[in-house]
Amino acid sequence: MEKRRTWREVFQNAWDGVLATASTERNFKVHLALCAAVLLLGALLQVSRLDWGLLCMAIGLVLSAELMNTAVEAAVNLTVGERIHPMAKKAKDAAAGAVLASALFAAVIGLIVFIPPLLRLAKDWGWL
Ligand SMILES: Nc1ncnc2c1ncn2[C@@H]1O[C@H](COP(=O)(O)OP(=O)(O)OP(=O)(O)O)[C@@H](O)[C@H]1O
Repeated sequence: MEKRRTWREVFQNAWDGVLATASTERNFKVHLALCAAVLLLGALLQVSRLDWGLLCMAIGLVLSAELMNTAVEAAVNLTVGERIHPMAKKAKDAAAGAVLASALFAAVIGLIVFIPPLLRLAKDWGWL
């Protein structure tokens, strides 16, 4: 019978997945950089606890979608190899669509959270 993994091994495998994706997937690196910028801006503008919650949800959603997209790509490539197949296209396009949907959601959250304090700042500095 297969040996049950320890919690440590479970987390280690999951972390390996994050690291492998971060080192190979350009889109994931871009999203990580954007997430860091969002966290920095949130700290600089001292957004509310509720806004932090929204930002964390958006970040979690985008990074999760990127990781799932990478998993789907790897699984499809493993299955079809070099062959072109309409179901491979469907799976990869749907996974890419999930990333797009999450990124659009995150962009809307970013606008809702950051526009009011940025407008206030612009008024305070006499730019508006
Ligand atoms: N085996 C295949 N059969 C049919 N269409 C495919 C196949 N592999 C990829 N495609 C099409 O090409 C697109 C790009 O696939 P690819 O594997 O290059 O991912 P990618 O866009 O490079 O992903 P990422 O940039 O996130 O690594 C897919 O969304 C799909 O439309």
